[in-house]
Amino acid sequence: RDPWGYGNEDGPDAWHKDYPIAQGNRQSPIDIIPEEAVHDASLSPIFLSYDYCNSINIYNNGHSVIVEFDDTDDRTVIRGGPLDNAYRLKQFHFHWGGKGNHGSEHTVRGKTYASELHLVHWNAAKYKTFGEAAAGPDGLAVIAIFLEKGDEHRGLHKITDAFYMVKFKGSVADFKGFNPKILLPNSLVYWTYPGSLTTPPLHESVTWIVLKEPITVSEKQMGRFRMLLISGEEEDDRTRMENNFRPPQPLKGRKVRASSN
Ligand SMILES: NS(=O)(=O)c1ccc(C(=O)NCC(F)(F)F)cc1
Ligand SMILES: [Zn+2]
Repeated sequence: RDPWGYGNEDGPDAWHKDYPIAQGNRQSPIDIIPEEAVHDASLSPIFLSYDYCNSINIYNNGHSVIVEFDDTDDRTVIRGGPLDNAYRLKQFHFHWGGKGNHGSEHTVRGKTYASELHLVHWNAAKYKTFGEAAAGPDGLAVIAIFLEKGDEHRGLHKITDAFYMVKFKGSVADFKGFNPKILLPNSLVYWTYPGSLTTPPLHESVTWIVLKEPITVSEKQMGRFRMLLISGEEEDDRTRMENNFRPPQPLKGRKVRASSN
């Protein structure tokens, strides 16, 4: 398959050529319009059991920077909300812009944020492997958290301080003992809707849980994201990793539900 990216030739508008599902009926991200979200009192709160969470490594795959977790048991799971069972944390990663306040994937009444954090979980109760879950209609649950430009976020320092180790595409480094609980905002009030991976292969396998309350990140911290490269160490070009976000996709009749607490 042709390599995909976020440039003019290989960007989101071209993905449908290799991944026709890009024009499917439950694609992500979307623009969330709070007034049109259905308030669903039956939506229970989201429970994150992240206490025994342990990260393994941090790596640069040329599209984003990813922190991976040990998902060999149910030590780090989310449950409740729109989910029928526990989903295991596999990895988290970010999407971000260049300078300014664009860079998020989901938008709220057209408002964009500087970045968006995705905590990716998979339905290990129903699927044997992450790869299988990623292709199943109820295989993944991703918690999206907006990063708004403002004061620095003390919990992000450990991550941005590790970026020098994974500057180049394909680089990986040990990154143990990081618990993403510290990246959560105060409130777990959320919107939820059925969607897809926001990067190829764009599988329509994601139950999205988008938290309403953003966390803040400083311009200095965002600058650290933009020192990451999409180029490999052996390549001549040094292309910065930035604007690695897909724009909002058509809702196609889907309902966005809002939690009450
Ligand atoms: N940006 S996102 O929607 O959270 C997102 C989350 C996970 C993946 C992913 O694991 N792709 C590899 C796979 F599963 F084999 F397809 C891609 C995108
Ligand atoms: Zn993502």
